[in-house]
Amino acid sequence: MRLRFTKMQGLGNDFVVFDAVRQRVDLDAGFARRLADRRFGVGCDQILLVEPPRLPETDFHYRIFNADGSEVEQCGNGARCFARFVRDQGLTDKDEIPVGTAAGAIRLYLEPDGQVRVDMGAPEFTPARIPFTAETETPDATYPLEVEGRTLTIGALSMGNPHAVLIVDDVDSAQVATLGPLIEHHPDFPRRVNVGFMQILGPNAIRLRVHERGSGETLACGTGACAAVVSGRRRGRLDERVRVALPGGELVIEWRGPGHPVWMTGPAVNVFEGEIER
Ligand SMILES: N[C@@H](CCC[C@H](N)C(=O)O)C(=O)O
Repeated sequence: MRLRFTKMQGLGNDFVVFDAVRQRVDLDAGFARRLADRRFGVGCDQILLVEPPRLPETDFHYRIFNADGSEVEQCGNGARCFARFVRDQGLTDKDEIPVGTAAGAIRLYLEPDGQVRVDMGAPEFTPARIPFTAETETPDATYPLEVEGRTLTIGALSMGNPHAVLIVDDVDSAQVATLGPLIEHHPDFPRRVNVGFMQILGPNAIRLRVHERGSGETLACGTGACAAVVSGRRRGRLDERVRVALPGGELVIEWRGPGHPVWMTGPAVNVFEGEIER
């Protein structure tokens, strides 16, 4: 069976996107890994499946698979690509699109300048809901984490998916390749975790690299950018509107504070269309 797909990217975080509204797509972990393989497949960080709605008051459902084949709850750059995809493929003519994910419903807005603005929902800090092993929630949502004999300070929260955020002096020399996988698989994160390394430039600007659960370091992580700004604000270091410079480009993240949704604005780009044998 031949399946049509679109290759997309948001700040270099790249996706294979399937229209599973108009074609049947049986995606299992093995096929997801083959698609994501940069030598034997198409190559991508995540695979997105666009499906008919499952939640009330949504127009679509979209599912997210990491390069290792694991299905996950949320993806920020993927959300922006999803919005561009459903418009470009003629699946909707709306500029405001409510969509369901495994983490719940989110709302996306296609802006006149081509950017996509997303209401990512409110962050979750309750340790059991991240999920993260801690006796109680701390006032600034930071925790000590023992990693190979060192005690690191991490911010822990969920943006629908789990995130740990470290503050570093210089993101270029941060130990992303070594600490990233160790924290991803730390026993205190029973469903693994995405790991952000944040350099604070000032109250309105950070630099960020993210080791993503199930995909390794990517050029950008949308939920990682939201998590970093939220954690920076909980630590009293950031203002309400922050420019986040990632290796693949820039996002603007806005968050008023606990109980409020996080807003993410950035680009979503079509790269090419293709067909692959299932
Ligand atoms: N690249 C994404 C996040 C994708 C999922 C993540 N790796 C996870 O396992 O939770 C983004 O832009 O948010």
